[in-house]
Amino acid sequence: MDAADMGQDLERVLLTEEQIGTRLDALAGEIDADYAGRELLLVGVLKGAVMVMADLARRLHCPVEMDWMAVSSYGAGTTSSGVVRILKDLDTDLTGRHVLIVEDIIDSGLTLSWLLANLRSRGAASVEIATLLRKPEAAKVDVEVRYVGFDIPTEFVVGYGLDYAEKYRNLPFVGTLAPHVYSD
Ligand SMILES: O=P(O)(O)OC[C@H]1O[C@H](OP(=O)(O)OP(=O)(O)O)[C@H](O)[C@@H]1O
Ligand code: HPA
Ligand SMILES: [Mg+2]
Repeated sequence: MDAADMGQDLERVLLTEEQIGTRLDALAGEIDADYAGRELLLVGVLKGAVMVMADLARRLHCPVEMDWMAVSSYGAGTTSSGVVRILKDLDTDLTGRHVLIVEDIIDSGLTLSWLLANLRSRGAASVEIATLLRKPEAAKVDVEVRYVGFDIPTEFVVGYGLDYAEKYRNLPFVGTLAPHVYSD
């Protein structure tokens, strides 16, 4: 697929590259202030969080380490089962660490609520969440989130790490897909 095809697949841009960057500047400022004097372990959730992890981490001035987890919650279906499997665990021992989970999106909340409980059981000094996007009206469980980039409507979004059938992750903005993409 080339850039022109990709353009035809999009319905509208929800958040521009500039809006995302401005919001990440603000979130990084809050995180720097909140974690002043402490060392932070950023935990990115593969694959969706790759872009936000890279762009948020580069805006932080406090000392950080970065680690990654891969989990599977959607199985073969399109809705989250709530049953989460670890596909790749952390390399880091969390004992005594200040952990910030970095996510692209909280939709039903099932992935994050499971992950939060899992990481909190590992003896960390603190575990908080930063997510670029949240869909408040899609929540099936309440998840306590410290840093939220944008609350968005209950629509399927792609770009900036988020995929539809593994495509569109490389778009620098967040947008919605045209209906023909789903029906093709
Ligand atoms: O709040 P929820 O309804 O649980 O959905 C959010 C999760 O789903 C997506 O990941 P996905 O499992 O599709 O994998 P990916 O990051 O590799 O795209 C997204 O990146 C979040 O991790
Ligand atoms: O809106 C979404 N887009 C892409 N991936 C997702 N995973 C949960 N919600 C979404
Ligand atoms: Mg994900």
